[in-house]
Amino acid sequence: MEHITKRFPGVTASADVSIGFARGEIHALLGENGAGKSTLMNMLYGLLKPDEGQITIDGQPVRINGPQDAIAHGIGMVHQHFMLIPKFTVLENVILGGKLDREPLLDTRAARKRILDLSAKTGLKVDPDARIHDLSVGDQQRVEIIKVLYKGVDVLIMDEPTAVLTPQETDELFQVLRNWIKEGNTVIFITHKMREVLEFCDRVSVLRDGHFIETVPVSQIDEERLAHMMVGREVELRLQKAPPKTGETVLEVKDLTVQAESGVPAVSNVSFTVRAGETVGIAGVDGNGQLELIEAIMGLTPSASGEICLNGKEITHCTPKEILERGVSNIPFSRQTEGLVLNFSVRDNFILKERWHAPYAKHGLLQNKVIDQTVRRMIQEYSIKANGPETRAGNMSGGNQQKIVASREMERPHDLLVACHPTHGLDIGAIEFIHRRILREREEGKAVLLVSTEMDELLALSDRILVLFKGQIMGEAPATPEAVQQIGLMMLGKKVQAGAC
Ligand SMILES: Nc1ncnc2c1ncn2[C@@H]1O[C@H](COP(=O)(O)OP(=O)(O)OP(=O)(O)O)[C@@H](O)[C@H]1O
Repeated sequence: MEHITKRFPGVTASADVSIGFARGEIHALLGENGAGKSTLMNMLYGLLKPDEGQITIDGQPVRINGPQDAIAHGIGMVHQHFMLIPKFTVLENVILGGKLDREPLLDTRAARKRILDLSAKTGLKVDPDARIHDLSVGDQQRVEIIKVLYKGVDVLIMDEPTAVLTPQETDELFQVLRNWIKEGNTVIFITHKMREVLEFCDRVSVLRDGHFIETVPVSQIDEERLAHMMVGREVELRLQKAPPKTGETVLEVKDLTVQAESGVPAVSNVSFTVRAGETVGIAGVDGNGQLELIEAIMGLTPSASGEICLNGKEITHCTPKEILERGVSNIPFSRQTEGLVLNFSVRDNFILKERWHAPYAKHGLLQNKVIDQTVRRMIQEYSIKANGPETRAGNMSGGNQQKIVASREMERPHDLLVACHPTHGLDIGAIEFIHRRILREREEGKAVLLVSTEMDELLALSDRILVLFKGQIMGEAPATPEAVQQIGLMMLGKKVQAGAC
């Protein structure tokens, strides 16, 4: 990609970027939220057109006017947010939009065979007949990759593919990718996770504010230097956690059971408490009841049985609105479907939950001045890359969308913060910031329930960690590095003796 420039109204997302990718490498693309990584890759995949610059493949200039052109040139992309149709089967999703072997006939037998062959060859296990909505996030990820490889590409762009994967799934994915590049293929890998860059990638390129900073071999770099290249300043990678000053119980969950659609309990007899001034972490492989547990706490599962109390008062059958008003803030699992209204502006998303309450409204009238002042302050305080309060949330980068949700939830009045994957998709500077804020919540006497698949995050922020497996709490461990192995065992469903951690 040579001298690539792309402007959006009010922002230059790519500013004269020149960057090259080689055969047989995993090339990491790193940069802060809004640095222009997705924009650059969307141009390579034909979803966006550069205003200036050219793309060459093996020295030949090419025109990429759309994804079909990109695929014809052997370039495929797996997006940050899944693009599968939930009601369709794996096979239907894989062949959707692709070329058929026996046009105009739909030869599903040949397609199934090709999928199974690809699956065997790459090690990406998929069941062609499974429906997407029945699959775990990790399985869906595999389908996304198979769908792209099915098109016969030799360059695979992956936009933060591991953001929703467990450490084991991530390791498996990289094994597959390292095998795949041995045949001269290329992986371009957008990530915020240093470990993945340093352990699995060959070279890394850094973008900052739309500008190309540098490409370096991974063997010549360490975490501190990478962080500095990305953010342009020193980043404190490990934060100090003050000893907890716990107070009264804020959240009490007693014998909570939630039935899944299949009739099998998704959450089974779960009991725990979170006190003021403490952070309780919930560890577990995604899909082990975390979503159902949080939905029940937030009032989204009226059929849940058991008891949930907030500040000593029962909220089990309260509506989500009542629960929010009683002082619960929630950073939900999905910023795009649960956290934001993408068609709304940053401003409207900020006041989404408090729209008709003070200080944003008085006598039924919106206080535009107060709203604008608050939103501008939040944009500045959280370094949200937006042109202003009127920017459409859907036009913002994934990390900046996450910052809107996180800042709104921490800013609104609350006693309990339920934070689910709070740093999902955030760059290291922003992770540092959100982590500081969550630690501050705890220091200010708020109760925090933190659901995360990131062990480092759980250790950095929690006082104690509960492990969920198949909807049950397998045990509790202190948030110390020594307990990690025990936590890992419990994540795999092994009960650990009380006190063993
Ligand atoms: N369709 C669009 N319209 C207007 N601005 C856009 C659009 N797409 C991206 N931008 C802006 O371009 C800049 C670069 O965004 P991009 O999504 O490429 O960043 P990124 O490095 O991928 O960030 P993240 O790590 O948060 O995903 C941001 O300021 C973003 O708000």
